[in-house]
Amino acid sequence: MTVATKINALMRCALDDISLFLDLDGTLAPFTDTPEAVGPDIARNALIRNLAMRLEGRLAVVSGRPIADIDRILEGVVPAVAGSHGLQRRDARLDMIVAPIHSGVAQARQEIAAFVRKYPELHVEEKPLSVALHYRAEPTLEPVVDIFAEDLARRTGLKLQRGVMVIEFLTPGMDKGRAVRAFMVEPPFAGTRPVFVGDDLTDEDGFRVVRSFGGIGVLVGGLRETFADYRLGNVDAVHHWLARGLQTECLELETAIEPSYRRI
Ligand SMILES: O=P(O)(O)OC[C@H]1O[C@H](O[C@H]2O[C@H](CO)[C@@H](O)[C@H](O)[C@H]2O)[C@H](O)[C@@H](O)[C@@H]1O
Repeated sequence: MTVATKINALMRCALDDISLFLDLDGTLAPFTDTPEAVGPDIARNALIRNLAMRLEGRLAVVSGRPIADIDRILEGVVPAVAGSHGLQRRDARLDMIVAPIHSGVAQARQEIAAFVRKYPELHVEEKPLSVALHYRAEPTLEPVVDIFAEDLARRTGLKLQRGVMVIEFLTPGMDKGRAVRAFMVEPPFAGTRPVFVGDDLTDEDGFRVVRSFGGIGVLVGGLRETFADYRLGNVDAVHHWLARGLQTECLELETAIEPSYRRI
């Protein structure tokens, strides 16, 4: 890369001008064998707390996990949180906005329980507004899970959300992009430039929406077709980048997504 290209690709965001939206699993926390194995981390949580304070509340965690679980892992250091892919949202004033549960979730819970009796390697994660079926312990089950999931989602009217070695049956109506949009029209986020950092397919909705507010998406992990503009290699790189940003008052990135991978 020539010096000129590098300068063109450089992103610099002064902390005074931005809002930060952070995904949790695969972005702030490395993957573990089961959802329950992810727990609090003193250094990470101190960093997030300090960043949220420096940004005067313009930091939100946007996750597929329920809010109670996000609070468990982050020890409640972030007031503004969207959980369950946006179906639950706690705004910066600590008001809760929760979608009504879809009637199909009860049926999905029952049928998934029966399915898992046939495939005990699968792990069920019960959430207030959805149910997730994890196949990390036996990835070869993906095609079987996929067929079961398509059929169950069609019959129940639930939204299917694919993630990293997981497939989730969700109350329809929300996604991470809509959650970001809801934050961005409220104080203290309104009028700022949003930066969304995430690794998963569900984070693409966030990347798209921050663009519509003049913001920037940062993909974590390997290169893929994406609505993000920049990339960080892994969770450690995210922590390092955020810590440096806090220290220097400026989030800076050089690794722009190659044009052929950028979705418009
Ligand atoms: O939106 P996120 O914060 O990225 O949450 C997405 C899902 O993350 C969790 O599952 C993933 O992480 C687990 C723990 O490392 C891992 O075992 C699993 O294979 C991953 O899919 C969480 O359990 C889900 O509820 C979230 O939707």
